[in-house]
Amino acid sequence: DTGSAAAVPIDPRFDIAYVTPVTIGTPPQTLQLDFDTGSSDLWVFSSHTPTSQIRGQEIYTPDKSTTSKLLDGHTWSITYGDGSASRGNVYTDNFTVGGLAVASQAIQCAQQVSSSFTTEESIDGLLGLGFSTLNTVNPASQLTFFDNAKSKLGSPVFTADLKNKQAGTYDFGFIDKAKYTGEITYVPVNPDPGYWTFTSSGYAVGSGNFSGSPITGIADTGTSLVYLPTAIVTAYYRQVQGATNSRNYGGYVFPCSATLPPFTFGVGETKFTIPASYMSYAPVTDGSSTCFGGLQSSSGIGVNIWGDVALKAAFVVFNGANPPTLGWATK
Ligand SMILES: C[C@H](Cc1ccc(C(C)(C)C)cc1)[C@H](NN)c1nnnn1Cc1ccc2c(c1)OCO2
Repeated sequence: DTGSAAAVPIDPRFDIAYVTPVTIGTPPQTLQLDFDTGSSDLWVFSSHTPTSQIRGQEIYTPDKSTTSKLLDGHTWSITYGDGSASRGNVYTDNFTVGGLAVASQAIQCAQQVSSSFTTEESIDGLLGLGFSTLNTVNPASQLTFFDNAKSKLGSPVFTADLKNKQAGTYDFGFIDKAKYTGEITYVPVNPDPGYWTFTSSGYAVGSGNFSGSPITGIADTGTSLVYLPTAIVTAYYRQVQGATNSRNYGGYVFPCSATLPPFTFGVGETKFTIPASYMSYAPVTDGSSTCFGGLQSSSGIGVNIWGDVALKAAFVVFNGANPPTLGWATK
């Protein structure tokens, strides 16, 4: 079997996050989920979510599905690195992504979500594509959609083809040659503690020389920006007129009119250049002439993160074979 579904930016102006349609239950209920390779819980706004915490999101109502089953006594609770959080109970039900079906997928139903989820009206939940070891369901952790689907897939892979300010694609079970150019460079993945962790072979700022210092980090479709060591980030913003590290806005900002250099990162022998246009993330507040950078320091996070700003510049293969690897190709 295979599956293929669109990854649609939730805001046409800035690539804050991408949502992908999924169906849950019988008859199918369609929700738009944020596919997140940096976490491993599949949770949804639901009939168990207080209405005061719902603002326009679609919800999953297990009682309306003839195939839903309560996973009795199981609960979950997750806090994300940006401080967002949610918790609730668990059902199993039929689940499909782009024509790929999994029977009795664990569906974590929110009974509580933080305000950041309530205010993000276009996101009806998250679909974790990290390793199942990160799943928070107690007393028995549950498998991700990808782990459940793997045995049905021709090849145990999924690919991310995220795009700048337009819809991209998540494919499951196959690698679409039409989506990339040249060869795919595969690099080792460390699945411990559960992220798609790999080592980049170095970086360059603009047309500067390439620094071959290895950078270990995670490939994270659920994070908007790129978070790297402070030394790299300061080297980048030294090339941006008027850039400052703003405590007020929590990161590097610059005049939206500034000329930004592109940013190049290496994977094995292959080099990926993030165009300057991707490196300006968004105005700090609507209409402001101060812009927030797409590259920020990872010093407060504890892990380097190759988020959407970087992933948009490549075609990425998440290879769930044993051992797992990451494939990167230009496009
Ligand atoms: C933050 C997302 C998870 C999420 C996605 C979307 C949302 C909203 C819908 C409300 C927009 C909230 C949360 C990320 N996913 N792997 C994540 N989950 N756990 N760690 N990370 C990576 C990290 C960690 C720390 C950081 C960060 C990033 O940005 C700023 O500081």
